[in-house]
Amino acid sequence: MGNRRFAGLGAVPLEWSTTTWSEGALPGVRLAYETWGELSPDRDNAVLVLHALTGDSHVVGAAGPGHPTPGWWGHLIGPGQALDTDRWFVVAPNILGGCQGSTGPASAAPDGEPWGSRFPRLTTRDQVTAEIALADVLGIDSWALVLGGSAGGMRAVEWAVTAPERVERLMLLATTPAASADQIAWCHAQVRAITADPAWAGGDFARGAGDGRRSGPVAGLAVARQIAHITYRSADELAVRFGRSDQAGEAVSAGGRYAVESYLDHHGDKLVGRFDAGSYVILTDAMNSHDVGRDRGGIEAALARVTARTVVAGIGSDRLYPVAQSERLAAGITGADPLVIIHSDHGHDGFLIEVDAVAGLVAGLLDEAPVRTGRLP
Ligand SMILES: CC(=O)SCCNC(=O)CCNC(=O)[C@H](O)C(C)(C)COP(=O)(O)OP(=O)(O)OC[C@H]1O[C@@H](n2cnc3c(N)ncnc32)[C@H](O)[C@@H]1OP(=O)(O)O
Ligand SMILES: N[C@@H](CCO)C(=O)O
Repeated sequence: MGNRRFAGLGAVPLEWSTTTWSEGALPGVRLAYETWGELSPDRDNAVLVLHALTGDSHVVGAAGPGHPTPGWWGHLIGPGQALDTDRWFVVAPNILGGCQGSTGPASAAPDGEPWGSRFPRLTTRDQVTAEIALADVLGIDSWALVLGGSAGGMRAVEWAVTAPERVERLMLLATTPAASADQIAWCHAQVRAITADPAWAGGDFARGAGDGRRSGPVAGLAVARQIAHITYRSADELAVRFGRSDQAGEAVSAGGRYAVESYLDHHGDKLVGRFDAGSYVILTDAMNSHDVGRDRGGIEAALARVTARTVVAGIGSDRLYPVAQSERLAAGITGADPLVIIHSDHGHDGFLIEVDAVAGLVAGLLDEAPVRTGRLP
């Protein structure tokens, strides 16, 4: 089991936003993070794991206090595992804007009330700015490896572009150099589902017990998750698993649900039990902001800054983050191996489900010397 801690980072400067209390910065920022293993005396064995949209700092381990759900990357971390804790010090922060310990819309603003609608817009770069501040607090000048999938991969590539000298190796899974119109469109429908729920109350809904779970626009959040979950899985998988079957114990002809409808209802209902709708909106907007090339002369110019030895992997059946986006990352990063395609029936969520494939890539990358390539900016 890892150790969950909190780091107070003070005010974090933001790209686009101002707040009532501190112009251009978010005050009183705290990041929750979990660690495994020990930082070596020369501080050269640190690995940063970055979670996706609704993930958290609990990469591996059982559910328990502070961790309502078990780890989302199974056996990736531990003695003898790909991220071998006898050798590596692994750090996993909860994302800025999230709701699993880090500062987000459900957190208290300086006046003691929840931020709610006053929480500022964030960009992927703001989230990485906070993670850089966390690395400074931990005394980690350079990561042996930074890895993440989906929104975690967005932050990972942003890290490697923003602070190339601090990223020796990089792994990008099922992600993109910039959110596409298609991805923004899917996110838009999800956000509209939440904000159209009358219980949204402009983002200032009453939050239960400080964390907002199962309070506020739960119907809208559940629909948002259902829309998202369809994009996370492949049409072929849904056809094979559910086909046109009725849900067990229900008959469609008598007003019951198809099995696939029941499956989506289940995933929507599960998310509202563990996630704040305000965080969902803020994090989705941050994903939409993602463009490593913004104000850097475009995507290729930005990727040319990366000096890390890099592995990029896409999921063949991913309809949300098509492999062409991964191909562009691999082509643009000087130190990248040829693109890896992970074969999975599961679509985008394959980066979570195909843990053995991910573990193999991680072990291989860590075995390689972190030869620096390309140019420092
Ligand atoms: C990197 C990150 O941090 S991302 C965070 C990842 N975690 C999450 O997203 C949590 C939500 N879970 C998921 O999205 C997925 O379950 C994954 C990706 C984690 C795992 O996928 P899989 O193992 O393929 O699970 P799958 O999608 O089949 O869902 C299984 C669930 O659906 C339920 N289910 C399956 N069929 C049906 C049905 N016909 N009707 C109702 N429920 C159903 C199962 O009972 C099971 O429920 P449980 O999760 O409460 O035990
Ligand atoms: N199931 C993942 C997919 C997003 O990439 C999540 O909820 O974070």
